[in-house]
Amino acid sequence: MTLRAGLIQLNSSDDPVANLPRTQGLIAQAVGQGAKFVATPEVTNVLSTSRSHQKSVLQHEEQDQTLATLRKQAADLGIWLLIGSIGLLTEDTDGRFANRSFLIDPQGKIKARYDKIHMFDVQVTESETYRESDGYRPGETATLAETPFGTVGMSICYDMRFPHLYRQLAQAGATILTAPAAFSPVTGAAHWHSLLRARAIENGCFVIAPAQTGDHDIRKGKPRSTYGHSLVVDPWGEVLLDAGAEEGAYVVDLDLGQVEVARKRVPSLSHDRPFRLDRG
Ligand SMILES: O=C(O)CNC(=O)[C@H](CS)NC(=O)CCC(=O)C(=O)O
Repeated sequence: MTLRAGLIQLNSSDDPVANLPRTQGLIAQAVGQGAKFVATPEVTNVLSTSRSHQKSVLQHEEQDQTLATLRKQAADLGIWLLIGSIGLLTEDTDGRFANRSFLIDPQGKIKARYDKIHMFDVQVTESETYRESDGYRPGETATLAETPFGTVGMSICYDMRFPHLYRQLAQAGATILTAPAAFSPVTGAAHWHSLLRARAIENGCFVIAPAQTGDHDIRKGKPRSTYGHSLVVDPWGEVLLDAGAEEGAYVVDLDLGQVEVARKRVPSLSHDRPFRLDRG
């Protein structure tokens, strides 16, 4: 079985009202090119560097216009849609947001939701520091969802540096791993392709990683750039799609039988063994 997948590479601003029609247009383009499963990047609704701005524009899940509109679009087009993530207000007393990924079915229903587990609290260079956990409350639940084209294991961005998450997802049946991202340009150039190819190879899974790209239009807060290079990797580790730097809709055909082929050639997923740690 072949699945035509669409990846939406975005250059989101910090204005959710401006971002939404662009995103809808690119989803329609991918579907116009035959995509049956479309995936968008992390923070599809708002890419912001200001907590106070986020507080003023983010919504609770029930009120969020990006979620409601894209659910309707998925239903109208009859497609599966991974909304890489939406920044949302939560009920938390500490006021932290959720960085939440949604898998939407062709009826527009929410099939699965996943809150990013690992927070990007990292000093990337002397002048570039991220403190994701200041604004976001980390999730505590790994998430799988059944689709007609396989079992999808969900993750977001920085999660891709934690291989045991994907191991568990693959051991539990995942054949497609999603890793929507807003990667930093510095770490992206150094690590992006290697991390994603490794996750695909070691688990015998397709990896689908739609990304934010370019210099973002940030009205409130510090400027921000992201790495782009939305990627699709097959279970043997071959890069089937690298979107480069431009915003756009990209489609690629996945031969789903390749999961079984790769796992037959190198069955490492079934060779995990317990071991002790000896400090000598
Ligand atoms: O804060 C937002 O608006 C949305 N979230 C992000 O952009 C997150 C946290 S700052 N980015 C990453 O996880 C990049 C990881 C990365 O670049 C790496 O692992 O090297």
